[in-house]
Amino acid sequence: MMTTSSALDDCLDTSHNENSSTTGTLTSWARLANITDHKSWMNEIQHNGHKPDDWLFYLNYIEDNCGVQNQHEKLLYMDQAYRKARENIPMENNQTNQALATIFLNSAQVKLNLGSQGKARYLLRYARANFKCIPRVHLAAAQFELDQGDKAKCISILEKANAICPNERKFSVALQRARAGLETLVDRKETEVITGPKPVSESVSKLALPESLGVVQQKQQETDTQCSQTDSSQGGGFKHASNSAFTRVPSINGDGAPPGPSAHGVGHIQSTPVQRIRTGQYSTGSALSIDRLNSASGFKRPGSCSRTTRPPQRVMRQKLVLKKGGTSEDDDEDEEEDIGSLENGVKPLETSPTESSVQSQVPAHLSVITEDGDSGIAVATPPTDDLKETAASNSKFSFPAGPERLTEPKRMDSKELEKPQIPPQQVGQDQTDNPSTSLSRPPGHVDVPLQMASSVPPSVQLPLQSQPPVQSQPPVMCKQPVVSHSVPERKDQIHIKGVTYTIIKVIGKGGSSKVYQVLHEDSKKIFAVKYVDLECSDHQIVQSYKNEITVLRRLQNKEPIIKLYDFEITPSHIYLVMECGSIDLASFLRKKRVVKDDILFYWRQMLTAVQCIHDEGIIHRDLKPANFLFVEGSLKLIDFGIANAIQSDKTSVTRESQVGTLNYMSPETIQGSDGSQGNGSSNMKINCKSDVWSLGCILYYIIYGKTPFQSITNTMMKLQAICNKDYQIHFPDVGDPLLTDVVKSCLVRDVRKRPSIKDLLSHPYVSSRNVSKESPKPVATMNDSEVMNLMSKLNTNHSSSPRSLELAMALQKYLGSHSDGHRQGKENRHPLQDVNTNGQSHKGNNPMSMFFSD
Ligand SMILES: Nc1ncnc2c1ncn2[C@@H]1O[C@H](COP(=O)(O)OP(=O)(O)OP(=O)(O)O)[C@@H](O)[C@H]1O
Repeated sequence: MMTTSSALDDCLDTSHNENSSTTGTLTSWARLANITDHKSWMNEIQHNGHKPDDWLFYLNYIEDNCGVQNQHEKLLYMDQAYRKARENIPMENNQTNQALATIFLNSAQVKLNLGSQGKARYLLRYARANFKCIPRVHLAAAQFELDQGDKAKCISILEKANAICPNERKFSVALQRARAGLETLVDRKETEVITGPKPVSESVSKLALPESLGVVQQKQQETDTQCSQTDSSQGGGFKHASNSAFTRVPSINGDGAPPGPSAHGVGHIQSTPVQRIRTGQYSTGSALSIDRLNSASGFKRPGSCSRTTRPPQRVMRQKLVLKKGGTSEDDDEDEEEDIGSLENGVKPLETSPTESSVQSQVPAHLSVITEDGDSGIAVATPPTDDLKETAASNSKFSFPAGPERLTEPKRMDSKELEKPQIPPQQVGQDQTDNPSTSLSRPPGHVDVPLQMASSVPPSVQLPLQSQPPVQSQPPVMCKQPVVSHSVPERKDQIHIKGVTYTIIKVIGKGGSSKVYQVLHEDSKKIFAVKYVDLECSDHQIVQSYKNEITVLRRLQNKEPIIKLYDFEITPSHIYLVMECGSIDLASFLRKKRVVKDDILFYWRQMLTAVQCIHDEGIIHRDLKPANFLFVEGSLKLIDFGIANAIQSDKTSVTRESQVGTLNYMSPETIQGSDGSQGNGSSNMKINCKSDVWSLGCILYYIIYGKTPFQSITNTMMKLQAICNKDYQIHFPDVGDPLLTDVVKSCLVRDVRKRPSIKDLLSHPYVSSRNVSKESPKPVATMNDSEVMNLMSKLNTNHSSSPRSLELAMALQKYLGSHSDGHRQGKENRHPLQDVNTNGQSHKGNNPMSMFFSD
């Protein structure tokens, strides 16, 4: 069997050879069809000027004849092939070309089958923007959104399409169907009428296609209305296509010869989205999706479910409340922006952000080189090529086997399906309801029964420590929550495993993540929810977040580690429900210069936290102030994205890439192994002492207000300075020799001479002094307007319900709990801290009063 990459190399990465014996000699597809040598075929396509029809013919041929048996590999293979096609076919003058539109739709289908909804969506947007007058493109995009559970977006797409082609009856029909809550935008019956293909390109139409090539006799179904913008100069234009109709995709020819173009090539081109996109033929999709594929747009979910076991039920994925960028205020506006920007420059898709440039979104600690305070820099890891990326994006669905494998989805029986649907607030997005998938529900959490109550037992709340190992399923569309479309979703809410959280505000941002402060309405407690958009993250990033979950779970019995209460992983996103801290050390230090007396408090807390993870054989590798968080006055460690576990029989880990934040990065991480001057090798051994260096940099920053190498702005010079033993770090006198000694010892370049955390804890600076009783505690960082905002949200959403009072009380309690013992003056106190338990404000203008006046 050919391997994906070599096959692609052989078949696709061919450069045109002017002297090729085939070039210029093969003038018809009849001859071309006899070419078994892909290189020659490529030459021919290139010679013909990368016509979409030629490409489509070729793509259909290789789909059937590439020899790749493994379905997943075949998808990867076809993904690459479609990408090549998209890259090579000029968009100019092809915007009414049906073959090219089909290539885009098929590309989206492949992406979807590979589990990349985001990329599928992007391709569809691109197609909509560029093939404005091809109705099936809009219908397919609308169907896609409907399948994703976003009826509003589906309708919006159809309305826009309708505005472009007002006479297109399909749009009005589809709109009616969408509004009526039907699953498919086109009547399924219509799809059963198979009509004859219409040749698209002249070269193709010249061919008389023998029936032996698999052409199915088809009949005209319905004449499409024509769009006024049809470019009739194009063979594959809408006008032309409107006369073509539904086709059936024939099976592979018995003799293995390429099918006739009308059958396999342009035969794909449908006049409506009611088509079967051939790539779906070997999809691992569920029966449901295949059913949908046949009956609707041709777009279906990537499936890992059994083909045969799922009833053809209406199973919709709940619309994500949070989108890339964190808000979903107006998805459609976002979309218009995308389309607009794409329209401005019609170009091959390789320039799209979700394709080759996806690596530009790698977070700072992975590859972005910046020189700004805590963000620091990291040494870039090489971008993955599209194939790897695709494989990677797929591999994110194969979450680690063993303890993290989720269970098989529960199935609904027909009775359950008939049950009335419940509002989305009561429906989780999780792929499973297995209680063991949850670490521990937030305190006070009561699981809301799902609609499939009889088949899915309610989650059982288990204490974290006694929790059985989390099992995972490939987080691909196995069990979808059922979402009522009659109840509008709240955009200020996040639903995680059936639990609703109200967003209070954004409290942090990482490379690909956003952290929200949320209110869990049932327990009335505040949590932090980290949201990671996987659709726009590359493999490495996805892995880092999964790594974070794995490491965090392992460390949950450690006090100085942030608590992880729950998490949810789907192909499109990750949610982590954590305890909420008030402020990270970086933000705190930016606001407040630490007085010398407090340094020991912070230092000891940091040492204790890091000792905890070292005891567990884990190296954090990205210690920096932003990764220490104040939680009720204590510093806790967060962000274990690049943390590494050391094998029990080893003392270090070997890394293939350099990661971390440069201002805090140890010399050995930068240069080579074990602190010796490196030879540029990309393999490096790092051990726990690497974290000690980073801690030294943090301590230095606390003492002197800058990191040791911060003043060197040139990246290369900084790298050299960190590694260069002759480069002297300055340690100005601060009047505390012990403190100076500690920080000096941490910043020794020779790893062997650098102390361990244990050594540092027994250093006289730490061991011989007491921390003052009243430890510094930063207050919660919610300002008046944020509180007002939350209050008004609660007020609006629960309109005079007694709940609003409860929630307000919870908020008050939360803020109160963060106010004790802090050292800030009264002038910095939050007004709510002055609210007494009766809800009466000591101040006149308390935002809580609106609730208490109830
Ligand atoms: N549990 C929490 N409570 C309060 N704030 C938090 C919490 N977790 C994270 N934050 C805030 O969000 C910021 C980003 O979080 P985090 O570092 O975990 O994200 P990340 O995507 O891993 O970031 P990076 O790209 O730097 O690795 C933190 O610096 C902190 O300010």
